[in-house]
Amino acid sequence: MKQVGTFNASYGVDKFGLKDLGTVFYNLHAPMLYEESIRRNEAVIMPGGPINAETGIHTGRSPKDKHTVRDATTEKKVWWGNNNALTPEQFDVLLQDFRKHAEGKDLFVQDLYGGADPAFRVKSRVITEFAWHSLFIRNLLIRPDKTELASYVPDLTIIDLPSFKADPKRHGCRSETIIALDFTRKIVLIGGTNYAGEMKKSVFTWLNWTLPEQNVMPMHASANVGDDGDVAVFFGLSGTGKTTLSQDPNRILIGDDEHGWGKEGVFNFEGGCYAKAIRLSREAEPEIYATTERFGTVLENVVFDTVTREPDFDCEEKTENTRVAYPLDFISNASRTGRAGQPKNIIMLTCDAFGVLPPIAKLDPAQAMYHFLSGYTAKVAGTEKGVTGPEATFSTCFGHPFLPLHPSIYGNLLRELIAKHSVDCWLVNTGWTGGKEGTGRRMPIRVTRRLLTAALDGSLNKATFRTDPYFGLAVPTSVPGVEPHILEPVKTWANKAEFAATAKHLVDMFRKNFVEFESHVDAKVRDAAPFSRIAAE
Ligand SMILES: Nc1ncnc2c1ncn2[C@@H]1O[C@H](COP(=O)(O)OP(=O)(O)O)[C@@H](O)[C@H]1O
Ligand SMILES: C=C(OP(=O)(O)O)C(=O)O
Ligand SMILES: [Mn+2]
Repeated sequence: MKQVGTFNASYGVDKFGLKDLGTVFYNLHAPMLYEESIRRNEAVIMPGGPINAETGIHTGRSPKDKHTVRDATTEKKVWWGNNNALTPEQFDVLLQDFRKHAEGKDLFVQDLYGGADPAFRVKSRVITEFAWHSLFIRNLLIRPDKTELASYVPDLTIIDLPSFKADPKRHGCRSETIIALDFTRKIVLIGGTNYAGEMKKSVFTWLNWTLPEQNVMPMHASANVGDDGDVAVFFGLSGTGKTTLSQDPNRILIGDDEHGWGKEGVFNFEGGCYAKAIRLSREAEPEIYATTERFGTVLENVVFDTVTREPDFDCEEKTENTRVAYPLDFISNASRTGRAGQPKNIIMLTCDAFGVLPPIAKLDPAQAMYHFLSGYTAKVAGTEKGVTGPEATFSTCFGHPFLPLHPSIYGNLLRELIAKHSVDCWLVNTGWTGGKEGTGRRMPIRVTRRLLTAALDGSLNKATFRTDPYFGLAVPTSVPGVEPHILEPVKTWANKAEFAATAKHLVDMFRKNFVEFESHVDAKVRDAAPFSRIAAE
């Protein structure tokens, strides 16, 4: 077996039971990964230097194909209501089949860290079939230096073989695609999908499993920090604006997607960003745009001219979910350490395609918990097959696909931290205004940014607030630089009766969704539900 690159020679992939391989490439940097991915026809080079890969049928994550091994350790701890189980025997067969499938192949290994805080990091060795996947995960996670690599022994091993096809009968899964996590053996197996995001979200899932026990809150959230050291955390589901809004020219970016919050403050799990490329605009998002024109960036499913290779970011022919993955140091105002102090503000982002939620509202601690456990956003028509109008999604803790433990565990951790550090919480709607999707328009980024600036600099706390009649939230009546009517959704709708009906419909969906959490929270949080608060007042 030929081994190339820098690594701990006494800890090769043979330790993982991989044998009869072709060449194993360890910790290659971008130049050699470019050469290998071009040689293998995995990707093309784009103007300015990024590579661009196509992922075929899987252009997003496959949450339904994610499985967790149910054994004596996980049995009592995992939230099985949310996680598909595999038996240890099924996992064993799968692991053997992965090893067999790897035989004769060249493999790429990256020895990385998940977690900028050394006390809480997971040493994640990611073994991939594709050179471009190796560059992707190298961009996304934290890269140890050369001396650290010499003694690197992984805590967690991820093996990602897109050409592997799972067999539901043999492996206990659902389709040819599988993401199997064995928390006890510290192994993740990814097969039957080319979507690179599965790898990074597996590390996130691992940290969601291990950190609560150490009193660290794992968060599906972006984060940035102001000149005064004031940290802002932005929770939100996919497409709500975590990446876009954490990138703020006046603040230092900590990270765009996954963070931990412990005694010492907030820390990034990652060392890179994974931004959406669809309709990416040089004017609205100059820093992110600039990463698409340089060597080392990985583009996913971006449509381009076959001769000039010019990208067409407006084209969603392959998918809405086109992506750009780059290391944090491609952003000029990004943190070098990935660590910062205690949050002063928490923003819960939602993309309300019903156009009912106000563009910003202040949340009291009980309302913050209610909205955290609800995890509301809406899917827009067209992003998934069969979605023709806005569709409500409730994903608890703003990330149910990544939660091995019951939401109440994360909820309680967050609640204590918010109380301890007197954090101000806000709900921000980056979705529709002036009507629901179809009639209205998306909230201008300029407006959202203006509202966030006012929240983060403390000035919004001094505003006059009205109470939203449906959600019971405190909504500012005026914010400098923002047209006042946009702060009151009903005023932006031409048809007031339709607004009332749509608002009521959304309230009903919130209430129905929260039923499963009612027994896990106290009366204050239950009373933070839309409408019930109004009845109580
Ligand atoms: N008001 C707004 N706030 C945030 N993003 C917006 C807004 N209007 C449009 N967008 C677009 O919505 C998308 C938000 O996606 P992104 O920031 O990648 O979300 P996430 O990181 O939470 O998945 C981007 O494509 C952005 O350009
Ligand atoms: C990487 C992802 O995260 P987000 O869309 O939240 O940026 C994803 O959902 O695959
Ligand atoms: Mn993002």
